[in-house]
Amino acid sequence: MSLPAPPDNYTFPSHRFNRTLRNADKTPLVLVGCGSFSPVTYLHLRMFEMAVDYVRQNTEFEVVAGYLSPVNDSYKKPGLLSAQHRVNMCSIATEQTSSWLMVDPWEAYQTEYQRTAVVLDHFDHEINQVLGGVRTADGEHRKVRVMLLAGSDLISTMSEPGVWSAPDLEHILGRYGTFIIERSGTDISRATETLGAWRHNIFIITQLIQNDVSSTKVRLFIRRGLSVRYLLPAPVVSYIEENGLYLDDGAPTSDNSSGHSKKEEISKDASSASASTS
Ligand SMILES: Nc1ncnc2c1ncn2[C@@H]1O[C@H](COP(=O)(O)OP(=O)(O)OP(=O)(O)O)[C@@H](O)[C@H]1O
Ligand SMILES: NC(=O)c1ccc[n+]([C@@H]2O[C@H](COP(=O)(O)O)[C@@H](O)[C@H]2O)c1
Repeated sequence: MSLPAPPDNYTFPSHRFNRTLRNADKTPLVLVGCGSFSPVTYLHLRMFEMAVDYVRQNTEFEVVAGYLSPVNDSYKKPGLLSAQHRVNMCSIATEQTSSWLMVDPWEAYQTEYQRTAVVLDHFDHEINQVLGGVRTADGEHRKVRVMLLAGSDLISTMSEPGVWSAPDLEHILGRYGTFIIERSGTDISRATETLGAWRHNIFIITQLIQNDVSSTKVRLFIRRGLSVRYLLPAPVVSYIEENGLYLDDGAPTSDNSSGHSKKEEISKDASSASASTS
C-alpha cells in the first residue's frame, strides 16, 4: 500500500526503541495500539504491560518497543477531542508513567483519516526501512515484526459488515497479526469466529484482573463533575482540568458535527481501499 506524505516537521519517535535484541533466538516485536485515546486511561497503558507478559511467557517474540497511535480527527467518533490534545495526553501519560512506551503522532496529524492497515505499513516502513530493524548483541541484523494490539471489542468489529475491507483484514491479520486483550461485554470466541483463516497470527490475552475502564465512562464522569482520579495518570487529569476538557458534550472536540457516522466514514474508506488494492 502506498503511504501518504508525513505531516510537517514529523520525525518517527524512537528514543525508547530497544535497538539491541536481548535474546538472539527471539523475533523482535513492536506493539502498535491504535485508538481514540480520548482520553488515554490506565487500561490503555496496561494493555501493553499485559501483552509484554504474555509475549514473554507464551511466544518466541521479544518486545523491543510499544507505540500508541491516536486516530485522526476525521474519524469523527463522538467525544473525539482534537488530535493535538489527545497526542499531548498520550505523551504525558507515556513519558511520565512508562519507561518504554512511545506515542506516534503520524496518523493523528495526517490531513485525512488513515486506515489501520496503512498505519501498520507506516510503522513497518519506519522501523524496518528507515531505522534498519534491530541487531543482536553480535551485530546480526534482524527484521522487526509489527503487530496490532487491540481490545476484543475492536476485533469484534472485524466481523461486522462494512467496517473493515477484506483486503485490509488480510493485510492486518495475514501480514502483521494481532494481540487481543479480552474485554468484558465481548464474547472473544464469537469476536474471532470469522477470523479463523488467520488463527496463527491472532493471540488472545485474558485479563487476569478485570478492568473495564473506558474513555466514554471517563468523559461521562467529567461532564457530571465526578472524580476520575486513579482511572488515568494524575498528570493527564491535571492536563484535562487545566484545559477545561470534556466539560460539555460537543466542544472542544474535533469536528464531529458533519452528521457522518464513524461506520459510514470507515465504510467509505474501506470500499475505496478495496477498489485501490484490487
Ligand atoms: N477496558 C478495556 N479492556 C480491553 N481493551 C480496551 C479497554 N478499553 C479500551 N480498550 C482497547 O483500547 C484500544 C483503544 O481504544 P479506544 O481509545 O477507542 O478506547 P475506549 O476506552 O474503548 O474508547 P471509547 O470509550 O471512547 O470508545 C482499543 O483496541 C480498545 O479495544
Ligand atoms: N477499516 C479500518 O481500518 C478500521 C475500522 C474500524 C476501526 N479502525 C481503527 O480502530 C481504532 C479504534 O477504534 P474505536 O475507537 O472506534 O474503538 C482506530 O484507530 C480506528 O482507526 C480501523
